[in-house]
Amino acid sequence: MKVAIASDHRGVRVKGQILAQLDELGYEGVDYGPGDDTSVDYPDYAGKVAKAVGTGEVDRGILICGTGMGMCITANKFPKVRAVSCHDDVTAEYSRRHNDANIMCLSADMLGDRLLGRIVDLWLKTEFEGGRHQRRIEKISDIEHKYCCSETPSEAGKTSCDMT
Ligand SMILES: O=C(CO)[C@H](O)[C@H](O)[C@H](O)COP(=O)(O)O
Repeated sequence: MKVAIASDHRGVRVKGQILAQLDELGYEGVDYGPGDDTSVDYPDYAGKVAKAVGTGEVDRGILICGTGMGMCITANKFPKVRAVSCHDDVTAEYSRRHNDANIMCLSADMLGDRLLGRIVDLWLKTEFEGGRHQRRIEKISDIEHKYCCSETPSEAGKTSCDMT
């Protein structure tokens, strides 16, 4: 599984830790930056990972900022992205089992290293249950198509979603 990862300045250390974990667990981590903890704007980095996930370039994404919230708000503007803010075992597990989340957003400021490691592992290995949850995912897609973004990057250029 190919996993894109990015952070803002507050999440750089945690990003490095998770990249090492991905390697250890046998996932292919792709680092979308930043390279150091100089202050940056989280939408710029959320956009890179959300685009990669939405276009299918990677299978999943992980985003880290101070709280995880700004990353999550931004990522969910992109077509085909189902980003969630995870802070414990339940949110990590059920965002996969019920929501088929393809991006996990984490708080660098509030979560300890051991908890982060555990919920990343859980989120990556938990499968989507399908069934009645598939119907609900399809309803999310319907809403996306009707009110938000076009499905392909070329069409998305005509909407408010920045796919560049
Ligand atoms: O965006 C956030 C909240 O969702 C993150 O916590 C950011 O990391 C934070 O806003 C950055 O703030 P800073 O004062 O510029 O470090």
